[in-house]
Amino acid sequence: MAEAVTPFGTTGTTGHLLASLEPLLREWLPRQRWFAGKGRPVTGFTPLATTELLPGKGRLGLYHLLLRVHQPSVPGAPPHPGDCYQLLIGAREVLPPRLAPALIGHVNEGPLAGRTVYEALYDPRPAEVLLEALRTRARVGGLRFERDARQEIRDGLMARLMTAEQSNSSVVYGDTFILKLFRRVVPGVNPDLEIPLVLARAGCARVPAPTAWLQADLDARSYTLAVLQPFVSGASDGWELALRELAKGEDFVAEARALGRATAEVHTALARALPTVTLGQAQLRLLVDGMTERLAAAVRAVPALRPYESGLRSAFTALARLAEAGRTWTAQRIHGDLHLGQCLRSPFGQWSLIDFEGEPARPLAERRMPQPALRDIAGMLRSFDYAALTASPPAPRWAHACRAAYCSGYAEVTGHDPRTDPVLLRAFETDKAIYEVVYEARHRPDWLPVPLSAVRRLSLPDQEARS
Ligand SMILES: Nc1ncnc2c1ncn2[C@@H]1O[C@H](COP(=O)(O)OP(=O)(O)O)[C@@H](O)[C@H]1O
Ligand SMILES: O=P(O)(O)O[C@H]1O[C@H](CO)[C@@H](O[C@H]2O[C@H](CO)[C@@H](O)[C@H](O)[C@H]2O)[C@H](O)[C@H]1O
Repeated sequence: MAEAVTPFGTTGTTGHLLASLEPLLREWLPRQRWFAGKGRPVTGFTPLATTELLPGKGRLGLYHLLLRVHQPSVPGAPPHPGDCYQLLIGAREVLPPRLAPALIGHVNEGPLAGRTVYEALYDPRPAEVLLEALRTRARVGGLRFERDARQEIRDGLMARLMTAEQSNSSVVYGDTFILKLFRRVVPGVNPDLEIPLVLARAGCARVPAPTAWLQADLDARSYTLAVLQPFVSGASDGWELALRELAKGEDFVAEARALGRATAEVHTALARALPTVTLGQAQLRLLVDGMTERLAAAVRAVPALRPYESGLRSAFTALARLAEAGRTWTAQRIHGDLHLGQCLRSPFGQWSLIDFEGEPARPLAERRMPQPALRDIAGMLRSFDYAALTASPPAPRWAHACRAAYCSGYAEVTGHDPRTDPVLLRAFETDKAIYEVVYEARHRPDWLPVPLSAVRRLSLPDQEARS
């Protein structure tokens, strides 16, 4: 039987909570897929906010934590105050066996002494508390649960945590909604809320419209903590579909073309709804400098890049030369981390784009800056390459055909074929492949050969050899 809903509230116990959880969290946190500071020990925590959502003395306690996590700085990088993470901690006297994978540990002292604490999102009941709070637009401590007044949330929807490998955590309610909780949070509006809201208001149906969201107001700064949006039931993502077709020896050209069109529709809507700017020599210099610095940092982090360093840099110097010659580009708000896994196809064949957070490792201000739309296109082109290289046997021709079809689809909507801009496209593809090398070295070392193979290709000086 479901536990009774207790009104949301905060109590005096929260102040002591962290001290008793600290030893458990030190061990548990670095093991989480979404923990960005892997490879460096956790040396301590500072609580930014601790909010009791269900009382700790009840059968089920539920705490919302925003924690600054202290770690030694990355070698060579400036000192860092530590990332802030969002946690939902459940507390029970006995953890039922079905929640064993969620275990954080047993608490020996403090307000939860004798209780077992666990990752609460695994547990439908606490997840349903979040939905109820969004439905009723609850205010708890510094937490603000907001809802689009035009969208209703039915009560009684069953919650289940998504088990996919993710940078954040998502809970699906019935087959109706999906709630994404951001794990590493920074002050300011998250583009994963901002952009879908703008697109919804602009009438662009290529992105699920946010239904509700959770904000925290701390020290006069606002944080986006979670976004609820309609769940595209029965959808497959582009990555699964592409691998499925590859395994069957089928091409993916029609879908790649449709994806090109979907990307173009989103770009067109964003360029209309939000300001665009012209990137002249000074801005392009900053862009090139950023790419060059990321390359240098990547070579320090992954020495396997060193043999390709000067060839890769030539992609950036070619862009700098065009800028010096007076070439300009338009910049606009974009997706920022577009790849096949961010594209969902409904059972009716309609493509949507999701996850507008941008590359989570980049500073928020940078992720919210207008950028050439080609950056997204480069991300998708890399993704076709990824799919083809992870297939067995690798299928470079398949990737080539998809890349061409994607660009053609994009050109059908915008009138601009990305291939007519090869220098900027190569610079963005190179920047992305370097990002991927670092990403894979950190998160999935077995996958490192995939972006390294692109690095080899992109470092070649002449275009013929690269294609
Ligand atoms: N609106 C949606 N409908 C159906 N599935 C979704 C929806 N949004 C996200 N998903 C699923 O959740 C997964 C993770 O979502 P995503 O926003 O990419 O999170 P993360 O930033 O943690 O990677 C996606 O790969 C997709 O399978
Ligand atoms: O899922 P996120 O939005 O957090 O993105 C991160 O993880 C992605 C992998 O899950 C990573 O994408 C890379 O691998 C994909 C295949 O798994 C491939 O389709 C992409 O092209 C490739 O970049 C993404 O870079 C990273 O930010």
